[in-house]
Formats: sequence, structure tokens, C-alpha cells
Amino acid sequence: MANSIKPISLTPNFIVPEDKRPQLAHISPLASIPIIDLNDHVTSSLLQKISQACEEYGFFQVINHGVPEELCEKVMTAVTQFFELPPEERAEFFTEDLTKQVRLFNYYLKSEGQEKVTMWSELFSHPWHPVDDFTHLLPQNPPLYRVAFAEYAKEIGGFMNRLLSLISQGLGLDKDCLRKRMGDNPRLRAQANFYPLCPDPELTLGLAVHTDLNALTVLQQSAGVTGLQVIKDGKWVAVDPIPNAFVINLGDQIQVLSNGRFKSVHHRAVTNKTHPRISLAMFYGPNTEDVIGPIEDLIDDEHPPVYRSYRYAEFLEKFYSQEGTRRIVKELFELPK
Ligand SMILES: O=C(O)CCC(=O)C(=O)O
Ligand SMILES: [Fe+2]
Repeated sequence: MANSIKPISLTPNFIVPEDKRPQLAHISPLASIPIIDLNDHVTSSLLQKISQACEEYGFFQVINHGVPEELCEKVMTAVTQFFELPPEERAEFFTEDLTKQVRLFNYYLKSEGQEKVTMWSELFSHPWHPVDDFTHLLPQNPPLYRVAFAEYAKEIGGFMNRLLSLISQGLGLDKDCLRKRMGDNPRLRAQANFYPLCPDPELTLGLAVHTDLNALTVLQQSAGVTGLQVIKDGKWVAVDPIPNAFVINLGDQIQVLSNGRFKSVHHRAVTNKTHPRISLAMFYGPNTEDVIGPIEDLIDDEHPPVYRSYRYAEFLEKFYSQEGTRRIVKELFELPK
């Protein structure tokens, strides 16, 4: 099992069927996602900017987020060094077993009647909180990995809470509302994504189009290398890296909790010929036992509930059963109109 990580070359298993290729020339050249400055005081104008970004894009970048720049760089260095290890050393973490807490794996795309297509990326996923429970499972090499993650996780924990409180207020709710709805024991996982140089980016995908299944994602990406793209009004928009910014995106659970007002938006990662790219996603989601459904205060005669409530475990089950496809999960929980 532990030997599926090989130096990557453009073999047929990476070539995406023609109708699913990225068509890199068709990117909206001027469009970009909103930028939110968190140095600003919490005023109604800041909340308005956030709620507009959540309604119209489901994505925004934040600057002046308060997480120290050196720490952000340190954790990206640790992740980069991990992906620079010889493949046989990284392969120790390779597994296709979804129940493993720490796993290195590849995503793939499954299309009706066609072979599986492997994405041009390698993903490393593990919990980020509570630190003491899992640190011993993380790589010892590079030596920076465990310490950088422990420090980063602490800072991101505080930042996520702040963000959830702003998003709650953006919905006109009490600032603790979203955090409380996801309980005292949220599911907190990190995913480091590595996209090696690709000889022909038009033929591959780094990550196929998807929405995040969790509630909220805080992402850092390699400086100066574009790869993330988001759908806006039916067109792909590139999310260009801004120095020291985080990319924030809403996951499916916030779409459901907000009764469809805030959007979990389709996105993908494309590859390039000149620079390897790394992104680090920190996910915040409910616990498997939590019950998720539209928040009562957001429901009235004009806004009847769009979704039925479910245990998050039920959502995850439907999610994993559609592995490799363009998943249709939250739609399964929609109530008849
Ligand atoms: O590499 C990126 O920027 C996208 C990563 C992503 O969408 C994910 O990890 O869910
Ligand atoms: Fe994503």
C-alpha cells in the first residue's frame, strides 16, 4: 500500500476527458473576489461587506487578519519541506483508508463509462485540533512540521472564532450563533495541497471542481503562483495570491445553516508549467453528531426552510459515497418547494 507515491509524469491516467479540461484561456481577466481588511473596526459597513461577499461570491480574501506573518511563513515552509521529502519517505503516510486520521492521498475524477483520472496533486490531511491528541501522528521529518502546526493551529483557532462571529453578525444573528450551532467539539482538519510543475496544464486538473463540505475554510497559498479559481456568474475567476492574505471560503454547512442565503461556491485548482504550488486549507466543520439545518431566526413566511435538518454524519456518508464525481450532496437535503 505504502508505495503509491511516485515521481509524477504526464501518463494517460492524468489526462482529463476533453469536455472537463480547464480551458485556461477562458478565465475572466479582470474579475477578482472581494478583499476585506480586518484592521477595520467592526462597524455595520464591515459586516455589510462581509455579508455581501458571502452572498455574491462565497469567497473573499482577508488582509490584516492578525495571525503573525512569520508563523504563516513557518507553516508553509514546513509543508513545503514535507512535500520535498523523497517520495518513499512521504509514502509512509499514503493510504486510501478514509478512516485514517493522517493521510496522504490523491483525488481522482470519475466519469460515466471512463477510467478514473488522477488529479495532478498530492494531498496531506490530518486534524489540527486538539493538538495534544494528534501531534505524535504527524511527521517527525521535517523537524519543523509538528511545532509549526501546533503554533499555527492555536492562532487559526482564534481567527476562525473571530470570523464565525463576523459571519454570524453578517446574517443579523448573535455573534456566537454559528459557533454554538456547530457545538463544542467541531471537526477541525487541515489539508495541504501540493501541485507539482505540469508539462501541459491544459490536459490536467490540480483539483476538480467542488464545493467544500465543511462550514468554513481558511486557506494560505504559495506567494506569486496562481492556481485557485472560483465560479462567478458562470465564469471562472482566478484568485490571485495577495501577500499575507488568507482566502476564506464558505462550505456547504454555512449554506444550509443560513438557509441558502450565504453560498458555498464551486471552485477548482489548475496547474502550471513554471512553478510548483502549495496551498494549506484549514477546515472548520460540525461534529459528526451535530444536527445541522437552517437557523430558526432566519426562517419566516418570506423565507421558508430550504433544507431539512440532518446529522452531520448523514451528510458525510452521502458525500463519501459520491467520491470522484461532481458531488451533489446538499441538494439531497432540500425540502420540496
Ligand atoms: O489549492 C487551492 O487553492 C484549492 C484547495 C481547495 O479547494 C481545497 O483544499 O478544498
Ligand atoms: Fe476546496
